[in-house]
Amino acid sequence: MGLPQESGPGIKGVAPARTRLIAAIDTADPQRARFLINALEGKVDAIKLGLEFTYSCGFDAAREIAARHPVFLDLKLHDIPNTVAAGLKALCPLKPVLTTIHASGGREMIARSREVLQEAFGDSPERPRLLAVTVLTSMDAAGLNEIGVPASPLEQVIRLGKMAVEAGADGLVCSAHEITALREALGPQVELVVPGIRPAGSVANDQKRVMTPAQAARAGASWIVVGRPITQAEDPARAATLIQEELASA
Ligand SMILES: O=c1ccn([C@@H]2O[C@H](COP(=O)(O)O)[C@@H](O)[C@H]2O)c(=O)[nH]1
Repeated sequence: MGLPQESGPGIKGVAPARTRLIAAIDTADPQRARFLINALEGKVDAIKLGLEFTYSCGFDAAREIAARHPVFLDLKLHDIPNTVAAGLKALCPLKPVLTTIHASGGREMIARSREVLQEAFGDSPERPRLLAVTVLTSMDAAGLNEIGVPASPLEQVIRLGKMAVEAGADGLVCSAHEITALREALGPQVELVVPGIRPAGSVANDQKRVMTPAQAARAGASWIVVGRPITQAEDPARAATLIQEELASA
């Protein structure tokens, strides 16, 4: 599961040769995580570790995985700038390929986050790419309005995305529905990491803004993130292979 030669924009500054697949290993059981990671060896481009795995299994377990595989550490930090910057500093030894903060934490929080990563890694290609989460893919317009945001998901993603990239984010987490508009606004270099992916015929679960792997690839996703359609499949390796095939033929 090594990083592909032609990594995407923001990592080596070249246009993405293809959309890469991240498997979200959302489990509290370290043995299940180990089984899934072994099964997916060579089938996916990176492993996503999020709140469930990290809070349940601990940082040492995350560190062990990050030492052997490209890891997207998705802890979605959201606090005052000083606290988020200190939290990110503590994560640096794990050297994740990608890591997340919430764009809604604001410009200063994002800028301080980028500074911390820059101080720790300089211009090294090992510097974790800082992603700002725009609007969660589980939210729709009604959900946004309920929390006092009188905008469509697309409008809010573009607003937060522009601000986050100006402030120093390398990329954004968004749904596939916003990729085209984000590429128009921000160009080809920004990393667009896209969850809410469902192969045709699979259930959406709690995701609201979904698209298929092929649709996300055609729209210009740098990476797609797929959890349950892989981890809850009878044969996770086969599910991942089918998604890679769909990406390759998109
Ligand atoms: O807006 C967001 C941000 C992050 N996620 C994460 O992606 C995976 C998706 O899992 P599925 O099982 O494929 O729904 C999950 O780990 C989320 O934390 C997201 O879905 N949406």
